[in-house]
Amino acid sequence: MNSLTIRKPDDWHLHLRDGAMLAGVLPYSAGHFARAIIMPNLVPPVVTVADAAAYRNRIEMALPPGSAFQPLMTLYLTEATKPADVEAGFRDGVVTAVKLYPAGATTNSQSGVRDIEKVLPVLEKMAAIGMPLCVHGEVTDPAVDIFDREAVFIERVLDPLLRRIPELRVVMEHLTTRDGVDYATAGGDNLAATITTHHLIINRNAILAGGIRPHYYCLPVAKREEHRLALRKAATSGDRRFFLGTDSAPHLDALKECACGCAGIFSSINTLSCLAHVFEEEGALDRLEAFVSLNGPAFYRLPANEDRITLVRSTEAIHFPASVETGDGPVTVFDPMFPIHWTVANEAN
Ligand SMILES: NC(=O)N[C@@H](CC(=O)O)C(=O)O
Ligand SMILES: [Zn+2]
Ligand SMILES: [Zn+2]
Repeated sequence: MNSLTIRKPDDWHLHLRDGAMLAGVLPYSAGHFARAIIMPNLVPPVVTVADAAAYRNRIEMALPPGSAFQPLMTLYLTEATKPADVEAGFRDGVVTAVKLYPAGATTNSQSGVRDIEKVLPVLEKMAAIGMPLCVHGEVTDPAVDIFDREAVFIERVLDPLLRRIPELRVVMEHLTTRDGVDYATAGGDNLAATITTHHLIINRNAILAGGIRPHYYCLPVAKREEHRLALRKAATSGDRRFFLGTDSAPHLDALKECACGCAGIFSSINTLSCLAHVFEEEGALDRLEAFVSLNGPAFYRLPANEDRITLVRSTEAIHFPASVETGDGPVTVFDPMFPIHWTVANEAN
């Protein structure tokens, strides 16, 4: 197959940041995706509905002229979040979901949740109104090995939570393990999971074999090959519980290439090209549309996009820049370490 036309994709997990970085990276998402769930881990975080409305406005102002890209906003859950604010934001269509960061688990998560008991009233309200909770599923217990933090989170936090509030609608964000795939697969209709492009492509060797490669470091950290294979199987299965969340998370190169580099991989520019490669490799190009364009809207109870995009396979490898310039400095682009032959033909803004 040399060309594939599908409904326009959405990105169900995206970091756009703010200011010059926002202006620098937004056009890449707006060109390929109709909508995206916008992560709220700014400094300071997006905690109130008023913060989310103001941030949405800044994103809309930074869009290329004529772009129809729609940012779907999230609230950063803290122990001070008020159920009534969350409910009002959801009912008014300002916020689509709430994001749970265990405090200390990832970039800008210091204001996140330490004690899940303290946020139960918010989660109960969300269950009652059908509002999704997006979860960064890693424990922060320093005694737990970083490669085990997702599996332990499921056992210690997520499973007890879902037993307590069975109606809560949960998206397990950026799955990285077979354990996560198994848990999502065994769950009910209220449980779904996003998978990133890079976790379908790299395993942990990419970060550490032959030297430390900070541009492959993200959280949750990539795991062993068996986990990557489980993620590939889930993503290419067509199973409606799994959908794309790129977790494209730009950081300035200077902040990644240092003694204590930040976690995050910037992939919005070549994500669809990389995914077409992965799905082709798995003999599953006919299921790419389910993963990038259908399963996400179905879970979020939104219509699938009516616009279409066409992906084209060329014989020559396509050149992507090694990094993109932002007003704040360069940001390295995810390198899948294979030649890319697929591109989006009808790039829109
Ligand atoms: N994925 C990452 O490695 N980093 C994300 C945070 C997150 O999604 O956990 C970021 O904001 O940089
Ligand atoms: Zn995360
Ligand atoms: Zn993220």
